[in-house]
Amino acid sequence: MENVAVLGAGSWGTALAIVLADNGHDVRLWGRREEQVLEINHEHTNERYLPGVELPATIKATAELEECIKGADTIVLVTPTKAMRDVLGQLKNVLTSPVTIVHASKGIEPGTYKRISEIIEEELPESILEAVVVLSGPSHAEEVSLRQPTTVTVSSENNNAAEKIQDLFINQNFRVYTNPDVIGVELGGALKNIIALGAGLSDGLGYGDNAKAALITRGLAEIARLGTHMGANPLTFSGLTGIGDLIVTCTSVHSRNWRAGNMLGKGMALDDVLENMGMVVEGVRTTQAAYELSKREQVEMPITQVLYDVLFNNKGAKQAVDDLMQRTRTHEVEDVSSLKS
Ligand SMILES: NC(=O)C1=CN([C@@H]2O[C@H](COP(=O)(O)OP(=O)(O)OC[C@H]3O[C@@H](n4cnc5c(N)ncnc54)[C@H](OP(=O)(O)O)[C@@H]3O)[C@@H](O)[C@H]2O)C=CC1
Ligand SMILES: O=C(CO)COP(=O)(O)O
Repeated sequence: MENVAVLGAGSWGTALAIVLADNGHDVRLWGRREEQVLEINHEHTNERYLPGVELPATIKATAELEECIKGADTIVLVTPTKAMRDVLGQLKNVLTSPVTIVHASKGIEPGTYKRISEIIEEELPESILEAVVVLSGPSHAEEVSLRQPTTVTVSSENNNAAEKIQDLFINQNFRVYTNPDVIGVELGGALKNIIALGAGLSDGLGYGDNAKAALITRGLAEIARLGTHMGANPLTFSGLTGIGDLIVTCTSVHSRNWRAGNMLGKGMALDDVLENMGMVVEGVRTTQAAYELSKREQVEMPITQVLYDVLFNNKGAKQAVDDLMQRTRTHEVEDVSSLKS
């Protein structure tokens, strides 16, 4: 049994706390609102984020970060990407001994274009950072909290740490693989949210399965194009954290990104959509970051580009799809025109 601190008592942090508690670990969950902490400790529920789910009574919530991480061997970071630097700054002030940090969030930081593991390494001194491990894959909190079969991948530059975290989380409902390609695992998880916004938007416009299959397939092509350019292993994009997560996020009613895109497609304004969601929609900021990064790196990302225009330049949803359909004709497979037959 290990002492594990989970920072972020939203849907995903709470679902991961359930997996860890089911595995017999001593789990402390950090939430920033006292009434939520009391609800988790006394009612064993987190109704705002996982309605109807009964939490194991062994999960102890606290609003005190220092109390949460005291004696923890592993800290699991599950706050939205936007909050990462703030949370890491607070963590740095209370950490006294080296720990392994697992992060399960999915995003890229606008402006710096950093992946979350890079932000962690920037914010925490080497002396207290034993290892950084990424946990990602097709895994909606709503299903994990009901113990429905789920597969994820953990990735780290430190293979022993990845295997330790695989052991920590794996159980009969939650199967954990390892993959050493940190760049590919993080970029696949972050960039699929852009395409899920697009899939929701297409569904919201009333388009069918053909359009969605096209978005998933061509979406994967542009994720892999940017990802390999940034140093990822192309094979990672055909795995759980690539196509796997892309499928689940583009097709599930649980997806916040798909739901947000769906509302946009039906004509709702972005601000109203985000207010309506009440949960993080990572794809919005990630679209901004990926759009800017793709321009800097001169990597073609047509779906990201039109989504950026819909989100930030008032382009209409239907016009966005029309623009994609009317692009200059091209080959499906990269560099196919230069292949000799
Ligand atoms: N939900 C899912 O199924 C999955 C989510 N993820 C990823 O996990 C991450 C978290 O998502 P999810 O749990 O869904 O998000 P939610 O919107 O459900 O919850 C966000 C949580 O973060 C807390 N939070 C927000 N800002 C801060 C801050 N500045 N300091 C401390 N805590 C803060 C919120 O607290 P409060 O309630 O007080 O606002 C809340 O507990 C995202 O990157 C997402 O992409 C990955 C896989 C699956
Ligand atoms: O990453 C996820 C599932 O793997 C969750 O996606 P959403 O944030 O769109 O709900």
